[in-house]
Amino acid sequence: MTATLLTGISELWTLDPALEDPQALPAGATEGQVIADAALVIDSGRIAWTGPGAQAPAADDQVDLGGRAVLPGWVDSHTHLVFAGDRSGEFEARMAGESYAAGGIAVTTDATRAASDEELLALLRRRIVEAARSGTTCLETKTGYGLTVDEEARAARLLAQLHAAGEIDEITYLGAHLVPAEYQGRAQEYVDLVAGPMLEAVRDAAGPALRWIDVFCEDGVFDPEQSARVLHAGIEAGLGLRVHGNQLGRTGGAQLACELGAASVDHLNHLDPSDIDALAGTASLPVAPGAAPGQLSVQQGPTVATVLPACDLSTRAPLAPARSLLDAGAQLAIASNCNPGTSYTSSMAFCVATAVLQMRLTLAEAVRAATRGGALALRRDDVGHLGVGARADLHVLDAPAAIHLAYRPGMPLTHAVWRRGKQII
Ligand SMILES: N=CN[C@@H](CCC(=O)O)C(=O)O
Ligand SMILES: [Zn+2]
Repeated sequence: MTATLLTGISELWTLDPALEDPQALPAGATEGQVIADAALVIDSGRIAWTGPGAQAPAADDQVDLGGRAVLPGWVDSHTHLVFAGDRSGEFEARMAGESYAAGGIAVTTDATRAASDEELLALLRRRIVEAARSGTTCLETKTGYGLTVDEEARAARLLAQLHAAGEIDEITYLGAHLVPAEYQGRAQEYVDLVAGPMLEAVRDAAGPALRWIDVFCEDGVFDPEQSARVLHAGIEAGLGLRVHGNQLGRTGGAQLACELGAASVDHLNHLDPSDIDALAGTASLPVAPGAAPGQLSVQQGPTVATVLPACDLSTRAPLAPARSLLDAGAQLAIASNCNPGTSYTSSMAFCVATAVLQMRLTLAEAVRAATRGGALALRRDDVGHLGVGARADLHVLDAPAAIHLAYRPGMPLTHAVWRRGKQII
């Protein structure tokens, strides 16, 4: 393998965990984690060296980035990319005053069931490229628009194919996204299916690439008891837990996630102080090595509070209290929640700008939440930072400083992207 030296970096956001006080509360970048006038060496797909440009070692190749800022690629820890069709009509009605209701999931489920494998794969690939074009280099995505044993297994199989090709990083089983029409009035039977034969079929289809199980814990969808049943089945299967919680009301998802040691609870539009305290109370739970290099154990660690700023805007929901969560000491992640119902964007740059402009995070806090925060929410330590040994996932901005992400919102600020050491944009 050849080593490549990148020079001309005006600001290098390494967010290097090795430079962090493990006792310190999670916050913005700390000293040493942003290097001015920097250089970086990539070797064998990994970061081999970072430091001041004046001290850069020799390498086989050299690329001058012309005074641009470099960040770790975004880690998008929450997307729903396996879908066909769109719901622009529902979105328009919402902008005219309708509220979001979970029932729209059934519309996408019908369209997804009707699409061929080839169509779904082509849609997935297009969405992955779209995400990469705005700097995303690590992606989680979910099943959840199949909602039968065969359709959930099909989604898992397609995702495993992309996982094997290195195009996505994490796969989540979300059979508990909605009780489908065929099971109306028989929710408990559907929960039994999700926790039993459907889970088995999805595990068989995805193989070891499947690490996560998720549930939409909300009034009218799955209540905390039903959600717990699904999540316990996931634990027995060796999967890590994720929860869609407290999106439409204060309906127990955040507390359940903390109680069961979920890696993340996402949405969080309706929290009271005791929910925030519960999340903060998990912040310093220790992590442990996982099954493969770069992975941490799915069973141990904080329950990350994942906020979804684009979704909050698109559903006109009260913004998740990211500022209060950080102030209380919770671990925070920002994700896109790209899906056709509530957040049809994969732009993490847009989410970061919104977190700064509307949720009152500092730029450093928002960048960290969209990189290291996402990695922790996926219980990984190989992405979300540019410390030596990390995956060489780089986001080069067409700007001299990362603050431009919020200062120039909506502008196409992604200049180049490296994923696993290869330039893809
Ligand atoms: N809230 C649940 N699931 C998705 C929305 C799915 C849809 O409406 O299609 C979300 O995370 O927002
Ligand atoms: Zn979601």
